[in-house]
Amino acid sequence: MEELQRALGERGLSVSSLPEKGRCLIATKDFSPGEVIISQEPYVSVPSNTSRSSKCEVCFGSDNVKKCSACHVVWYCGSACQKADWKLHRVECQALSNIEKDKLKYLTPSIRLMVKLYLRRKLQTEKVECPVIPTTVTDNYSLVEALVSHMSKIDEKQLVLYAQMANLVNLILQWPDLNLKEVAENFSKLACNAHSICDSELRPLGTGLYPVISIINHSCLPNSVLIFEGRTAVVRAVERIPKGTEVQISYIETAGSTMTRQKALKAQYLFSCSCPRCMKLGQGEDIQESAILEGYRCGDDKCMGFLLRDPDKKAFICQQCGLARKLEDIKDIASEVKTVSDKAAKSLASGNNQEASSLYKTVERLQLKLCHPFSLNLMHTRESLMKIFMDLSNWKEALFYCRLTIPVYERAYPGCHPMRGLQYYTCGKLEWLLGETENSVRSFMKALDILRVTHGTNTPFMKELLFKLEEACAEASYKLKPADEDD
Ligand SMILES: C[S@@+](CC[C@H](N)C(=O)[O-])C[C@H]1O[C@@H](n2cnc3c(N)ncnc32)[C@H](O)[C@@H]1O
Repeated sequence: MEELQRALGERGLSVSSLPEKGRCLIATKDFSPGEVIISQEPYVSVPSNTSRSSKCEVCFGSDNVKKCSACHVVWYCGSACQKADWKLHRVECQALSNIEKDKLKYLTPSIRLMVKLYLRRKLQTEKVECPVIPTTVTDNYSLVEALVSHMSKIDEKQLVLYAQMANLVNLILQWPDLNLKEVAENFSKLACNAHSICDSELRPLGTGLYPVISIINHSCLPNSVLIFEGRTAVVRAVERIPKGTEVQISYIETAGSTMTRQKALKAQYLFSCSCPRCMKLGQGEDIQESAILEGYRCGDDKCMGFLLRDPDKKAFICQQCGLARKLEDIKDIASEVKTVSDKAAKSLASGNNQEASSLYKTVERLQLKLCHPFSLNLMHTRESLMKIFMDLSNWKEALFYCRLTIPVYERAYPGCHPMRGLQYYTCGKLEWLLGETENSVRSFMKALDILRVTHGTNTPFMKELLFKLEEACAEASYKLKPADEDD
C-alpha cells in the first residue's frame, strides 16, 4: 500500500477511505479539463467474441484475426499480439484444452477472465526470484485482493451461480489446491470492479480488470471520464478538479431518471448513490425531469407539458394544461410499442435492415403518440433508425434521425459528456457526405470541443476528427471564395 501511495503521489493522487464509500481516489494537485489523471493496463482482459465477430486477444482489433490452432478459443491479429500474450496464453492454452468440446459453450468471458486471473497470479508468484511475469507496484495480485466483493450482501441465488462458475473454473484449471470459495468471491469482485472495454466510439469490445482504476468511486455527475485507448484505461478530468477533491467517474449510463440510475447501481454495485443528482430524488425538479425522460406526453399534440399520475391512479394529468390521459389509452399504445419493437429487434438481428427500418418507423410513430418529445425511449428508437440508415448508406435519412436526437442528447448528457461529442461527430460526418460543408464544420467543432477533453487529441480516432475538420474548413472557405478569385 505504501508503495502504491508513493507511485500515485508522483501523479498527484492518493488513496483515502470514506466511511460511506470505502476506498477512494483523491487529487493531491489541481487537474484541468482534459488532463490525464491516471492510466492503467488491465491485470487481465478478454474480448467479447461472438459467433459472428472475433477479436484479437491483445488489441481487440477484428481485422485478419486467426484462431490459436491449439486451443481454438483465442484469436490473434498477427504475430506481434500473439507474442505479447504468449507467456500467459501458453499456460491458458493448456488449461483450455482440458475442456471437452461440448462444454466450450460454457466458456463465457467471465469464466475466461477468472481463469486468466488465476494463471496470471500463478505466473507472478511462482518462482519468486524470477517470476515468469514480473510484478510492479500497479500490476500485482495484492491489488486484486484489496477489491471489494460485497459477499455478505449477495443473495442466495447469485451465490449458487458463483459457486457453479467456480466449479467450472476448477474443471478448466484442475488445480488440486484451488480455493473454490475464493474463486466465487472473486466472481463477486469482478461484478462490481471489472470494466467494460469500449472503442473510442464507446462500443463495447470486451471486459478488463484494472485494480487501480477500480479504486475510483461513482458519481452520476462525475468530474472525470474513463475512456479506453486499445486496452489501456485512461481517466481524464472533464472539469477542473481542485486539490483535495475526490476523483469520480460514472459506472452507468447517466441518461436516465434518478430512480433508474439508483436501481442500476444497487443491482450491480450494491450501493445507494448520494451524488448531488441523486440527492434531488423526489424533489420537484427531479420529478419533472424523470417524467420528461421516461414518461408520457400530453394528449394535446401542441402541449409540451409532462404528465404525472393522478392520486386515484386511473389517469395521467398534464402538469401544464391539466388535460388527463386515461391509463388504458397509455397501456394500449405501450403494448403496441412493445410488440412492434420486439419484431423490429428480430429483423435487425437477422440482418433484414429494410424490414427493421420500416418497423422502427412504426415504433417511432407510436412513441410520438405515447412519449414526451424528450423521451429517452424515443431517442433510442431514432438512434436505431440512424444506424440502420447508415448501414443502408442512406445518408439523408440517417442525418434526419441523427439531428432529431441532438436536442435530447443536449438535455440527457449535460456538461462534457463523450456521448454528446460522439453524436455531433456522427452528425458532422453525415453532413460532410451530403455536401453540407458549413454545417459539418459546425458539428465537427462542437464534437471537438467535447472530445478533446474526454479523449485527448493524440489517438488515431481524434487525429481523424481533426483531419476531417481541417478538410471541411478548407472546403467551406473554398466555397465561400468569390468566383473571380479563381481566375
Ligand atoms: C469499483 S469499487 C470502488 C472502490 C471501492 N470504494 C473500494 O473500497 O475498493 C465499487 C464499489 O465502491 C463503492 N462505491 C462506489 N461509488 C460509491 C458511491 N458513490 N457511494 C457509495 N459507495 C460507492 C460501492 O461499494 C461499489 O460497489
